[in-house]
Amino acid sequence: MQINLTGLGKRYNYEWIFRNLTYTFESGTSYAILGHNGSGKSTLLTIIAGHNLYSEGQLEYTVNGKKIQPDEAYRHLSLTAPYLELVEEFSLLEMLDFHTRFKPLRQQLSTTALIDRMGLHKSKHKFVKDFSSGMKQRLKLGIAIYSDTSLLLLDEPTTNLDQEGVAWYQEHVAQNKTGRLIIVGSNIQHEYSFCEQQLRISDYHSATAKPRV
Ligand SMILES: Nc1ncnc2c1ncn2[C@@H]1O[C@H](COP(=O)(O)OP(=O)(O)OP(=O)(O)O)[C@@H](O)[C@H]1O
Repeated sequence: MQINLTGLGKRYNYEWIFRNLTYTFESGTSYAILGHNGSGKSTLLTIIAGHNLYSEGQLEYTVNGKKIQPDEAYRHLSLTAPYLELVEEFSLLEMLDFHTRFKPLRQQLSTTALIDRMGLHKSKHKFVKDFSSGMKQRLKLGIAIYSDTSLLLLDEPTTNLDQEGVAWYQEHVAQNKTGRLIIVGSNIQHEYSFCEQQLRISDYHSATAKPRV
């Protein structure tokens, strides 16, 4: 998977969030999108995920050397973010059975094996609505990290996690990063310490962004 951004810009109403963003993301590398609150990290991640529209420029996805249509990109990616909801009416097992009908798990992992890896075996039949916020976050991360996707997008991945949960996140993302493209939106060091590359979104705020030639 390769993602090419060329002169990308996003505007909400009259406010430019970023402009003139030209950047290449490549498989086998992990990237951190850094910036203060409200700087545009989630906006960029949701644009890359195809959940949000950009206002100018180009965004291209290449898979195994072939360009793919933007509306095909969702097949190749998993995203976790605080604003994404789980299906609260499902039990944990039902939630995973539902998800894996659309996206299988990596390494042909079974749903039961994933539940064990998430450390949630005691809650197999518990409804998601009755999960604590930390359990919900672990579930969101488990689904994203263990989906068989080449692009993993993690927005504020350790929201609601305690110290043990943070260690769990670091261990499982490290075990599942080889060959993948990972992009983390964050301003917390322990969330992106494994990333080899950093992109500061504030470098592309319209007041500071260089005009295109
Ligand atoms: N749907 C929207 N309509 C209008 N403005 C929006 C919308 N979504 C985000 N914004 C604005 O875009 C800017 C960037 O927001 P974004 O959520 O991308 O920042 P962020 O860097 O992820 O912030 P945080 O660290 O607080 O999560 C903010 O000024 C925000 O108010």
